[in-house]
Amino acid sequence: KNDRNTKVSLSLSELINRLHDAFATDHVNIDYVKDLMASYRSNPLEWKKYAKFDRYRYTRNLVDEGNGRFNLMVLCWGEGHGSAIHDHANAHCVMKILQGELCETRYAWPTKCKNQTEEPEELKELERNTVGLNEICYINDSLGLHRVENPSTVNPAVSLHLYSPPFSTCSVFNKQTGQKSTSKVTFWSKFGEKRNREIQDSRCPE
Ligand SMILES: O=C(O)CCSS
Ligand SMILES: [Fe+2]
Repeated sequence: KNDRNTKVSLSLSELINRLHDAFATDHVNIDYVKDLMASYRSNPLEWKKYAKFDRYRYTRNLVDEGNGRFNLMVLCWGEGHGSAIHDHANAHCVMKILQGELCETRYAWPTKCKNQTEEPEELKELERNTVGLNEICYINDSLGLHRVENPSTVNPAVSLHLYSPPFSTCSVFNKQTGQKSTSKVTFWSKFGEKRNREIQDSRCPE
């Protein structure tokens, strides 16, 4: 009998299976999804095939399309890389740290939806927190906007993001003026595929 109260640690594929089950019906229990994401213990051997870095900006690497009900992706943040201030397109967002740490700064929505004519108004910073290894952060539009950054100048960071419902565009905001613009979100890679550049690199002699 194993009397230690050891929490079963899920493999990445088991996590994905349980996420599919959690989204099998129209009503999702987001607290349960957050618990699932929190319970996965990061194992680089399981996710390194998705972890592709770009020198200049963070990458988004699709892992699973969740039967169309969620997108699961691995984001790779080089030293000092950060996102724009953005919303989450009326979706749930659960972010989990797989390696390193990320700093999240939350902002209030602009009071009025800014367009060219109205006077600029700086976004109000609400809070800032650091999310560490295996920790999760949850946001949706009712909680505000945020920017996520890798604060380290020497260590990369990797995070696992679940968005539901999936979205292909979101809004990005100018911090000083509150001006909103639409941003298409793209994937650096899908399902761990190698991009032809990588294949060339792997072919070229050391
Ligand atoms: O999906 C993105 O590009 C935003 C990462 S912070 S939730
Ligand atoms: Fe975000």
